[in-house]
Amino acid sequence: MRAFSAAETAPTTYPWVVQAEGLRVRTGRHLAVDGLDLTLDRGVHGLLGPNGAGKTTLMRALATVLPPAGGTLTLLGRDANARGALREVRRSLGYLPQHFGYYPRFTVREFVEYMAWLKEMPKRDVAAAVQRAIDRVGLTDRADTRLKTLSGGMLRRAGIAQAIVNDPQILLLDEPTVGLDPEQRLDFRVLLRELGADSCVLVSTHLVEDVAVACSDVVLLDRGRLVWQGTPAQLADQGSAADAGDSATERGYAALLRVHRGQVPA
Ligand SMILES: Nc1ncnc2c1ncn2[C@@H]1O[C@H](COP(=O)(O)OP(=O)(O)OP(=O)(O)O)[C@@H](O)[C@H]1O
Repeated sequence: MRAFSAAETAPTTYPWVVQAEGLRVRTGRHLAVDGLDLTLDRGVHGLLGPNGAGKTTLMRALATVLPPAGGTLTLLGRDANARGALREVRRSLGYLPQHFGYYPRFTVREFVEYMAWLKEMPKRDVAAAVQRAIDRVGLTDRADTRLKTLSGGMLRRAGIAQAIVNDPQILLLDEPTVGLDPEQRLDFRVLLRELGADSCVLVSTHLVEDVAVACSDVVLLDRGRLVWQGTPAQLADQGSAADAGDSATERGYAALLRVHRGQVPA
């Protein structure tokens, strides 16, 4: 059994793992997240929204890559804007960016190990944690293969491995299933459920069906704002036969956006 860190065994003293109030985040001059109120606890949260809704920008803010331009953002009970909190919060974060840079000459193991060092994992834990992360994403037989020779889907899995290597309390996955084959997507859903038992996992995707199957909670964004939050079953109840979509969940998604856009000027 792995050793638990002090942070993991300490009593939780904050009400939410992630809490945003009136959060505003800029990308360039554009206010891509504009007055967002959101609370997330442990579990798997699917982040849905049309192109340009602000999903990636929100992920980047939660990963402490982009500072808030206004409002408050509390991560693990700490103000994400406070200098002293950043280092501690980052040790408990895992992040797979939408477009992630990698080092083509590194092997999968070297890459995940390198990210474990950056996350300041205790030296004695690194080797075992790296192997476990690689095993969990199904890259065991590719552990010593150079990244530049991997397929797009395998590279994405290496990216997921580096995100989970430190058993993060907040795991942010921006379109993790892009490039995964159908079998890998099924395995990934199982992994997501496992991860969500202990951590707060936020997964951005355009695949509404993935959210319906793998997530305990759905967060719908549009134009930088929270449109709706609820369970996949509640999402499925939102639509009607008149809405676009091949499944009840897709029709629910379409209905919520239609209503929201009817209420808010473009
Ligand atoms: N570097 C930038 N400079 C200016 N505007 C930007 C920049 N990056 C993103 N935007 C704008 O911010 C808004 C939100 O973009 P973001 O990438 O967060 O959306 P998204 O929901 O992740 O979209 P997608 O589903 O297409 O990935 C969009 O209107 C986009 O055009």
